[in-house]
Amino acid sequence: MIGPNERRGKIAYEEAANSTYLRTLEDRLNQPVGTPVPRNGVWLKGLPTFGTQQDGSIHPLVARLALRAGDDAVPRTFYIGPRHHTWDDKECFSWAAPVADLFFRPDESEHHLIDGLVARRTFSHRIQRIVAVQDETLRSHVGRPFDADDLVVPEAPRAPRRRAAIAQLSPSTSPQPPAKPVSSPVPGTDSQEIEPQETGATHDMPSQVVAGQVAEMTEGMRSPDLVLDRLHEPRTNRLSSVLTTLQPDQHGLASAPSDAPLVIQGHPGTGKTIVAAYRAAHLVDDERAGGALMKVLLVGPTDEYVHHVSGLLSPLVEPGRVRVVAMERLLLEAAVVKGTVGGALEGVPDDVDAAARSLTDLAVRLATAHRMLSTGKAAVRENRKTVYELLRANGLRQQPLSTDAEKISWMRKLPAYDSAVKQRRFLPLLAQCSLSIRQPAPAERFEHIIVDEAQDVSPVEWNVIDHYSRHGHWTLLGDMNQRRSDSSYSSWTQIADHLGLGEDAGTVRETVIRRGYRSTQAILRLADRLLPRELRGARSLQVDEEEPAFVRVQRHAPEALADAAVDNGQFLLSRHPHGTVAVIAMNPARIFTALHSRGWRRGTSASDAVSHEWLKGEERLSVHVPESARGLEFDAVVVVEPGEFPRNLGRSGQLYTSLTRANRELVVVYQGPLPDELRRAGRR
Ligand SMILES: Nc1ncnc2c1ncn2[C@@H]1O[C@H](COP(=O)(O)OP(=O)(O)OP(=O)(O)O)[C@@H](O)[C@H]1O
Repeated sequence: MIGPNERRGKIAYEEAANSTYLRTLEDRLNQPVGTPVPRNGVWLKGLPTFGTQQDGSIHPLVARLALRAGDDAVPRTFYIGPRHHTWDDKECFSWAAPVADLFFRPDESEHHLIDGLVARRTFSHRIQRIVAVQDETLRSHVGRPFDADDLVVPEAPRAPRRRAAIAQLSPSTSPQPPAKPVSSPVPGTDSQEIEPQETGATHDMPSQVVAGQVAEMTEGMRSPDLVLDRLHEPRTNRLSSVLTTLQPDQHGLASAPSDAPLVIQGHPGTGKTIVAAYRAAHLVDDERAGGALMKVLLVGPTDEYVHHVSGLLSPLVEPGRVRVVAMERLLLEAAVVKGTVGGALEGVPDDVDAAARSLTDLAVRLATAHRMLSTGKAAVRENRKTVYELLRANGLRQQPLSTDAEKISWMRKLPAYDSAVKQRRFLPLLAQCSLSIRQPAPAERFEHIIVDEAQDVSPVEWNVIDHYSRHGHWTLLGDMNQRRSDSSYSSWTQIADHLGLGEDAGTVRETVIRRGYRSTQAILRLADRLLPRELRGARSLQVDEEEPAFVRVQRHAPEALADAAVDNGQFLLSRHPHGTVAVIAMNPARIFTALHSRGWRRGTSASDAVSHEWLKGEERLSVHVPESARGLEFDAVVVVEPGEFPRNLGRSGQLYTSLTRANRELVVVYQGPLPDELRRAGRR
């Protein structure tokens, strides 16, 4: 056991090293490109990076490893961090360098130094500062491996115990009074009867079952207690780094070779976005085995998602190396359409969709042969219209694009250009028309493309993204159970076949990740009811659970439902004052009215997208439709009127996604009938 003084000494030493690392690295990165970087004392292979100006702050040091090399009596130590750097007599290697496997995946590492690994020290951070260290001795050794360097801190002010420090950072995890969702009295009206109110009730699971599940879930994990601490911290609207607690399987997926297709399926909250973001960062890291890629594209579902992952990427990646873009923005750019396009992406799967690319290519060839296309920038819109209308008309009378009845019928059903250009549903096809006219130049393409929430990408959209691929190297991540509409493929095999992944059709196997990080087991158990029996079984690390609450609004006035939703949102905010709370509803307009009438105002968004945040004094509440909540997470969520959420192919993908956005607490507010699958839970 080490005393508080000794612990503070270790932290002080490591924080001093960290602050010098950050300062000297930043100085180095700010030097003009090409300035030689001196290296000294190199005893492990690592390549210096010639950086440019960093976008945002640099990631702090992640860990320190102690190695006994040869006959050395005293272990030598080095750091793992965002980039290679040497300062004073110290050296840090990139988290993506092969030697970092000693920290992230010691059990699988084939690194020649693995046998000398004596101990590892993992850091916890508060923004860029190291605030705690956790030491693990991996091999017995004379003396303590890091001791020689630890500072002695003589002064002993009252030392907060580690748990207490975490509770301070995370008020929502400190003991709370028993909670009840609020009964939502509507000002000036009768108060409503609410039933039942069960937040605070814990599921009666035998302790051996819980212990068994925890053991199963934590098998093969590194520092599971640190991970749980992190999961209990309040969420923000950006993902924060989990590099210190990145798990062996996650690191393995992030660092898999670039040229083999990777398809990852996982229940909600199993860390797919974490893997997607770290994979992007890993692929462009100059120290990775096999060399860095110059440019990687990460496609996500929404602008909010782009913001969400940027918190994780910007401290690790040089500007310009990873482009994160929302699907719709990519389509708008490709189509050369300004602003946004309204409407939902409804529609039914159509076998012809995947053939849209070859049909538009044919239309462009026809238009070119007949000199129907103009040159110059100003002609972009006209040319797109010409190609689209040729498609709609199945080419020219004497030269049809196709004689296939299915394709002809598909083309005939297309609306006139002026109508199509206003509908989100036809945006992918317009993008395809523009791309058939002008292919992206090699410099506009990416060496590897990662698509997150891939279950929601339609066949025409896959074709559009494919235009940006340089080598046909892909990583696809998603959850087929969260499909939001019928317009996308319903299996990974179909997507892999479409993109031509693997040597033969059906040869690409998906990797299934099963360890749930977000959403307590109680929330997952509720959401599981929406899945067919054979697909159930989502498991969470968070078993310290409270059952989701069901609040039935008995007054029939539509505003009563909205009032109850806002009241419960505010109630959850009071329980998570430093965290995030969202209301997710199919019809948010009535929620907006309720918020307005209580003095909330809409926030402004950094991008030109609509802001989903509402503000009142210091308080913030997000209001989403299921579509915009995709890929996001909050400490607590109110789901409004589940019976209104659409079903697709007999599934409740949008409701399933919405219920699983909550990390810690979920309240379901309803007035109309509940979907059959939730009825029993609502009666509890
Ligand atoms: N190794 C880890 N250490 C700490 N937290 C982690 C780790 N891996 C994932 N998490 C946390 O788990 C949460 C869920 O992760 P993520 O968003 O990547 O899941 P997902 O599978 O993409 O979810 P969904 O499909 O529901 O959008 C995030 O808060 C993330 O920070």
